[in-house]
Amino acid sequence: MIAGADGVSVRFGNRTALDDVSVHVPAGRVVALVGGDGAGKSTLLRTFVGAVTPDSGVVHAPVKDEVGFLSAGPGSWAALTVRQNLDFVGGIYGLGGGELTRRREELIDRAGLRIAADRVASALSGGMRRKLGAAMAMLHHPQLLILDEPSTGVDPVSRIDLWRMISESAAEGAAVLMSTTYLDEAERAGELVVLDAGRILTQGSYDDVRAEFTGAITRSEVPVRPDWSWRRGRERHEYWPGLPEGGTPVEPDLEDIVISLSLIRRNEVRAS
Ligand SMILES: Nc1ncnc2c1ncn2[C@@H]1O[C@H](COP(=O)(O)OP(=O)(O)OP(=O)(O)O)[C@@H](O)[C@H]1O
Repeated sequence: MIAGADGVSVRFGNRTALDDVSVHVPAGRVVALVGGDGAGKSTLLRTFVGAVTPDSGVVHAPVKDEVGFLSAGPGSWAALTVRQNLDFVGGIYGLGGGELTRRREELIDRAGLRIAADRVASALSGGMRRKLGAAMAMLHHPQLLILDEPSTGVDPVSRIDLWRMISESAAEGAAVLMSTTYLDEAERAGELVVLDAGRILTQGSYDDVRAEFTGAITRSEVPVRPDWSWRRGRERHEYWPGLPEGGTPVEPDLEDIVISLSLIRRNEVRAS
Protein backbone atom coordinates (compact mmCIF):
# COMPACT_ATOMS: atom_id res chain seq x y z
CA MET A 1 0.00 0.00 0.00
CA ILE A 2 1.39 3.40 -1.03
CA ALA A 3 -0.93 5.57 1.03
CA GLY A 4 -3.73 5.28 3.51
CA ALA A 5 -5.85 6.95 6.15
CA ASP A 6 -6.80 5.08 9.31
CA GLY A 7 -9.64 6.29 11.52
CA VAL A 8 -9.16 9.90 10.44
CA SER A 9 -11.38 12.59 11.95
CA VAL A 10 -11.13 16.32 11.18
CA ARG A 11 -13.10 19.08 12.85
CA PHE A 12 -13.27 22.76 11.91
CA GLY A 13 -14.54 24.48 15.05
CA ASN A 14 -17.68 22.56 15.99
CA ARG A 15 -18.20 21.21 12.44
CA THR A 16 -17.06 17.65 11.78
CA ALA A 17 -15.63 17.46 8.24
CA LEU A 18 -14.43 13.83 8.54
CA ASP A 19 -15.57 11.23 11.05
CA ASP A 20 -13.48 8.07 11.49
CA VAL A 21 -12.57 7.63 7.82
CA SER A 22 -10.28 4.81 6.66
CA VAL A 23 -9.12 4.54 3.04
CA HIS A 24 -6.27 2.54 1.50
CA VAL A 25 -4.68 3.40 -1.83
CA PRO A 26 -2.52 0.60 -3.30
CA ALA A 27 0.02 1.07 -6.11
CA GLY A 28 -1.47 0.79 -9.58
CA ARG A 29 -5.05 1.45 -8.43
CA VAL A 30 -7.49 4.32 -8.92
CA VAL A 31 -9.59 5.00 -5.83
CA ALA A 32 -12.51 7.38 -6.48
CA LEU A 33 -13.83 9.47 -3.64
CA VAL A 34 -17.47 10.23 -4.28
CA GLY A 35 -19.85 12.55 -2.46
CA GLY A 36 -21.92 15.69 -2.77
CA ASP A 37 -20.98 19.22 -1.78
CA GLY A 38 -19.50 19.39 1.70
CA ALA A 39 -19.14 15.59 2.00
CA GLY A 40 -15.50 15.96 3.08
CA LYS A 41 -13.73 14.97 -0.14
CA SER A 42 -11.34 17.93 -0.35
CA THR A 43 -10.59 17.71 3.36
CA LEU A 44 -9.61 14.05 3.07
CA LEU A 45 -7.41 14.69 0.01
CA ARG A 46 -5.77 17.61 1.79
CA THR A 47 -4.79 15.37 4.73
CA PHE A 48 -2.70 13.31 2.27
CA VAL A 49 -0.67 16.34 1.17
CA GLY A 50 -0.22 17.68 4.68
CA ALA A 51 -2.48 20.72 4.15
CA VAL A 52 -4.91 19.53 6.85
CA THR A 53 -3.82 17.81 10.07
CA PRO A 54 -6.27 15.22 11.42
CA ASP A 55 -7.63 15.70 14.96
CA SER A 56 -7.39 11.93 15.36
CA GLY A 57 -6.30 8.99 13.25
CA VAL A 58 -3.24 8.51 11.08
CA VAL A 59 -2.42 9.30 7.43
CA HIS A 60 0.39 7.50 5.60
CA ALA A 61 1.77 9.04 2.41
CA PRO A 62 5.10 8.99 0.55
CA VAL A 63 7.55 11.87 0.98
CA LYS A 64 6.52 15.19 -0.62
CA ASP A 65 8.59 14.71 -3.82
CA GLU A 66 6.73 11.44 -4.48
CA VAL A 67 3.29 13.06 -4.33
CA GLY A 68 1.54 14.85 -7.20
CA PHE A 69 -1.43 17.06 -6.28
CA LEU A 70 -4.11 18.82 -8.32
CA SER A 71 -6.05 21.01 -5.91
CA ALA A 72 -9.61 22.20 -6.35
CA GLY A 73 -8.15 25.58 -7.46
CA PRO A 74 -6.81 26.47 -10.94
CA GLY A 75 -3.81 24.14 -10.65
CA SER A 76 -1.63 26.15 -13.07
CA TRP A 77 -0.13 29.63 -13.42
CA ALA A 78 -2.42 31.89 -15.46
CA ALA A 79 0.34 33.94 -17.11
CA LEU A 80 2.46 30.96 -18.24
CA THR A 81 1.82 28.92 -21.40
CA VAL A 82 1.00 25.20 -21.27
CA ARG A 83 4.65 24.33 -22.03
CA GLN A 84 6.00 26.89 -19.54
CA ASN A 85 3.73 25.55 -16.78
CA LEU A 86 4.95 22.00 -17.38
CA ASP A 87 8.61 23.11 -17.61
CA PHE A 88 8.29 25.08 -14.38
CA VAL A 89 6.86 22.12 -12.45
CA GLY A 90 9.45 19.81 -14.00
CA GLY A 91 12.19 22.15 -12.76
CA ILE A 92 10.80 22.03 -9.21
CA TYR A 93 11.11 18.24 -9.29
CA GLY A 94 14.62 18.29 -10.76
CA LEU A 95 13.68 17.21 -14.30
CA GLY A 96 15.50 18.89 -17.17
CA GLY A 97 16.96 18.56 -20.67
CA GLY A 98 15.70 15.88 -23.03
CA GLU A 99 13.97 13.95 -20.26
CA LEU A 100 11.73 16.90 -19.39
CA THR A 101 11.04 17.73 -23.05
CA ARG A 102 10.02 14.13 -23.79
CA ARG A 103 7.75 13.89 -20.77
CA ARG A 104 6.23 17.34 -21.39
CA GLU A 105 5.39 16.58 -25.02
CA GLU A 106 4.05 13.12 -24.10
CA LEU A 107 1.63 14.66 -21.58
CA ILE A 108 0.63 17.46 -24.00
CA ASP A 109 -0.42 14.72 -26.44
CA ARG A 110 -2.17 12.61 -23.81
CA ALA A 111 -4.09 15.65 -22.61
CA GLY A 112 -5.10 16.65 -26.14
CA LEU A 113 -3.41 20.03 -25.62
CA ARG A 114 -1.13 20.13 -28.67
CA ILE A 115 -3.14 22.88 -30.38
CA ALA A 116 -2.90 24.99 -27.21
CA ALA A 117 0.69 24.18 -26.19
CA ASP A 118 1.90 27.78 -26.52
CA ARG A 119 -1.28 29.43 -25.22
CA VAL A 120 -1.24 31.05 -21.76
CA ALA A 121 -3.24 29.11 -19.18
CA SER A 122 -5.66 32.00 -18.62
CA ALA A 123 -6.72 31.68 -22.28
CA LEU A 124 -7.54 27.94 -22.03
CA SER A 125 -11.08 26.61 -21.68
CA GLY A 126 -12.00 25.36 -18.18
CA GLY A 127 -11.66 21.73 -19.31
CA MET A 128 -8.25 22.31 -20.94
CA ARG A 129 -7.06 24.04 -17.78
CA ARG A 130 -8.14 21.03 -15.65
CA LYS A 131 -6.26 18.68 -17.99
CA LEU A 132 -3.15 20.89 -17.80
CA GLY A 133 -3.38 20.79 -13.98
CA ALA A 134 -3.63 17.00 -14.04
CA ALA A 135 -0.65 16.78 -16.42
CA MET A 136 1.38 19.01 -14.06
CA ALA A 137 0.51 16.79 -11.08
CA MET A 138 1.62 13.58 -12.82
CA LEU A 139 4.65 15.02 -14.70
CA HIS A 140 7.30 13.69 -12.31
CA HIS A 141 5.82 10.16 -12.10
CA PRO A 142 4.83 10.49 -8.41
CA GLN A 143 4.12 7.34 -6.41
CA LEU A 144 0.92 8.95 -5.13
CA LEU A 145 -1.32 11.08 -7.33
CA ILE A 146 -4.02 13.12 -5.58
CA LEU A 147 -6.58 14.79 -7.86
CA ASP A 148 -9.35 16.99 -6.45
CA GLU A 149 -12.29 16.90 -8.86
CA PRO A 150 -10.11 16.77 -12.01
CA SER A 151 -13.13 16.37 -14.29
CA THR A 152 -15.39 19.10 -12.91
CA GLY A 153 -16.23 21.46 -15.78
CA VAL A 154 -14.60 19.15 -18.33
CA ASP A 155 -16.73 18.25 -21.37
CA PRO A 156 -17.53 14.55 -22.03
CA VAL A 157 -14.93 14.22 -24.82
CA SER A 158 -12.14 15.82 -22.77
CA ARG A 159 -13.13 13.61 -19.83
CA ILE A 160 -12.08 10.65 -22.00
CA ASP A 161 -8.57 12.23 -22.37
CA LEU A 162 -8.46 12.84 -18.63
CA TRP A 163 -9.47 9.30 -17.76
CA ARG A 164 -6.87 7.92 -20.16
CA MET A 165 -4.20 10.05 -18.45
CA ILE A 166 -5.30 8.86 -15.00
CA SER A 167 -5.48 5.18 -16.06
CA GLU A 168 -2.04 5.40 -17.68
CA SER A 169 -0.55 6.84 -14.48
CA ALA A 170 -2.03 3.95 -12.51
CA ALA A 171 -0.84 1.45 -15.13
CA GLU A 172 2.68 2.90 -14.69
CA GLY A 173 2.39 2.10 -10.96
CA ALA A 174 1.03 5.25 -9.32
CA ALA A 175 -1.50 5.00 -6.50
CA VAL A 176 -4.29 7.40 -7.51
CA LEU A 177 -6.82 8.97 -5.15
CA MET A 178 -9.27 11.29 -6.88
CA SER A 179 -12.54 12.93 -6.01
CA THR A 180 -15.51 13.28 -8.30
CA THR A 181 -19.15 14.27 -8.17
CA TYR A 182 -19.88 12.25 -11.35
CA LEU A 183 -21.17 8.83 -10.35
CA ASP A 184 -20.98 7.35 -13.85
CA GLU A 185 -17.27 8.16 -13.86
CA ALA A 186 -16.73 6.72 -10.38
CA GLU A 187 -18.12 3.36 -11.56
CA ARG A 188 -14.98 3.04 -13.73
CA ALA A 189 -12.53 3.33 -10.83
CA GLY A 190 -11.01 0.19 -9.31
CA GLU A 191 -12.35 1.19 -5.94
CA LEU A 192 -14.99 3.59 -4.65
CA VAL A 193 -15.27 5.42 -1.36
CA VAL A 194 -18.65 7.10 -0.90
CA LEU A 195 -18.64 9.95 1.63
CA ASP A 196 -21.66 11.71 3.07
CA ALA A 197 -21.40 14.44 5.71
CA GLY A 198 -17.88 13.28 6.60
CA ARG A 199 -18.69 9.60 7.04
CA ILE A 200 -18.17 6.64 4.73
CA LEU A 201 -21.48 5.32 3.40
CA THR A 202 -19.95 2.42 1.49
CA GLN A 203 -16.60 1.45 -0.07
CA GLY A 204 -15.04 -1.26 -2.21
CA SER A 205 -15.15 -2.17 -5.90
CA TYR A 206 -18.36 -1.30 -7.75
CA ASP A 207 -19.24 -5.02 -7.66
CA ASP A 208 -18.70 -5.10 -3.86
CA VAL A 209 -20.84 -1.98 -3.39
CA ARG A 210 -23.65 -3.48 -5.49
CA ALA A 211 -23.43 -6.84 -3.72
CA GLU A 212 -23.63 -5.20 -0.28
CA PHE A 213 -26.68 -3.12 -1.14
CA THR A 214 -29.66 -5.01 0.26
CA GLY A 215 -32.64 -2.77 -0.61
CA ALA A 216 -34.84 -2.74 -3.70
CA ILE A 217 -35.40 0.11 -6.16
CA THR A 218 -38.52 0.71 -8.22
CA ARG A 219 -39.46 3.25 -10.88
CA SER A 220 -42.83 4.91 -11.32
CA GLU A 221 -44.39 8.21 -12.32
CA VAL A 222 -45.85 8.76 -8.86
CA PRO A 223 -43.92 7.31 -5.91
CA VAL A 224 -45.69 5.62 -2.99
CA ARG A 225 -43.49 7.40 -0.40
CA PRO A 226 -42.19 10.69 -1.89
CA ASP A 227 -39.63 11.12 0.93
CA TRP A 228 -37.88 7.95 -0.23
CA SER A 229 -37.90 8.82 -3.92
CA TRP A 230 -35.80 10.91 -6.35
CA ARG A 231 -36.05 12.01 -9.97
CA ARG A 232 -34.37 9.92 -12.69
CA GLY A 233 -35.13 11.32 -16.15
CA ARG A 234 -38.90 11.57 -16.56
CA GLU A 235 -39.66 9.11 -13.76
CA ARG A 236 -38.96 8.78 -10.08
CA HIS A 237 -36.99 6.01 -8.43
CA GLU A 238 -37.95 4.82 -4.95
CA TYR A 239 -36.02 2.91 -2.30
CA TRP A 240 -37.52 -0.03 -0.41
CA PRO A 241 -35.81 -1.77 2.54
CA GLY A 242 -37.85 -4.93 1.85
CA LEU A 243 -40.34 -5.98 -0.80
CA PRO A 244 -41.63 -3.07 -2.95
CA GLU A 245 -45.28 -2.13 -2.54
CA GLY A 246 -45.61 -0.41 -5.91
CA GLY A 247 -43.70 0.60 -9.04
CA THR A 248 -41.61 -1.49 -11.41
CA PRO A 249 -38.38 -3.00 -10.00
CA VAL A 250 -35.11 -1.77 -11.59
CA GLU A 251 -31.50 -2.95 -11.27
CA PRO A 252 -29.91 -0.24 -9.07
CA ASP A 253 -26.93 1.64 -10.47
CA LEU A 254 -24.40 3.60 -8.40
CA GLU A 255 -26.60 6.72 -8.37
CA ASP A 256 -29.55 4.72 -6.96
CA ILE A 257 -27.32 3.08 -4.33
CA VAL A 258 -25.65 6.33 -3.22
CA ILE A 259 -28.95 8.22 -2.96
CA SER A 260 -30.61 5.32 -1.08
CA LEU A 261 -27.73 5.06 1.41
CA SER A 262 -27.78 8.86 1.96
CA LEU A 263 -31.55 8.80 2.60
CA ILE A 264 -31.13 5.91 5.07
CA ARG A 265 -28.30 7.76 6.86
CA ARG A 266 -30.28 11.02 7.06
CA ASN A 267 -33.31 9.18 8.39
CA GLU A 268 -31.17 7.51 11.06
CA VAL A 269 -29.71 10.89 12.04
CA ARG A 270 -33.20 12.45 12.27
CA ALA A 271 -34.43 9.50 14.35
CA SER A 272 -31.52 9.63 16.80
N1 LIG B 1 -10.93 25.51 6.24
C1 LIG B 1 -12.18 25.23 6.65
N2 LIG B 1 -12.73 25.89 7.69
C2 LIG B 1 -13.98 25.61 8.11
N3 LIG B 1 -14.76 24.65 7.60
C3 LIG B 1 -14.27 23.95 6.57
C4 LIG B 1 -12.96 24.20 6.03
N4 LIG B 1 -12.74 23.34 5.00
C5 LIG B 1 -13.86 22.59 4.90
N5 LIG B 1 -14.77 22.95 5.83
C6 LIG B 1 -16.10 22.31 6.03
O1 LIG B 1 -15.89 20.92 6.11
C7 LIG B 1 -16.92 20.22 5.41
C8 LIG B 1 -16.31 19.37 4.30
O2 LIG B 1 -15.80 20.24 3.29
P1 LIG B 1 -15.01 19.71 1.99
O3 LIG B 1 -14.56 20.90 1.23
O4 LIG B 1 -13.99 18.72 2.41
O5 LIG B 1 -16.17 18.96 1.20
P2 LIG B 1 -16.18 18.45 -0.31
O6 LIG B 1 -16.75 17.08 -0.28
O7 LIG B 1 -14.85 18.61 -0.92
O8 LIG B 1 -17.23 19.41 -0.98
P3 LIG B 1 -17.06 20.45 -2.19
O9 LIG B 1 -17.05 19.64 -3.42
O10 LIG B 1 -18.29 21.30 -2.01
O11 LIG B 1 -15.78 21.19 -1.89
C9 LIG B 1 -17.89 21.28 4.89
O12 LIG B 1 -18.93 21.39 5.84
C10 LIG B 1 -17.04 22.53 4.85
O13 LIG B 1 -17.85 23.68 5.01
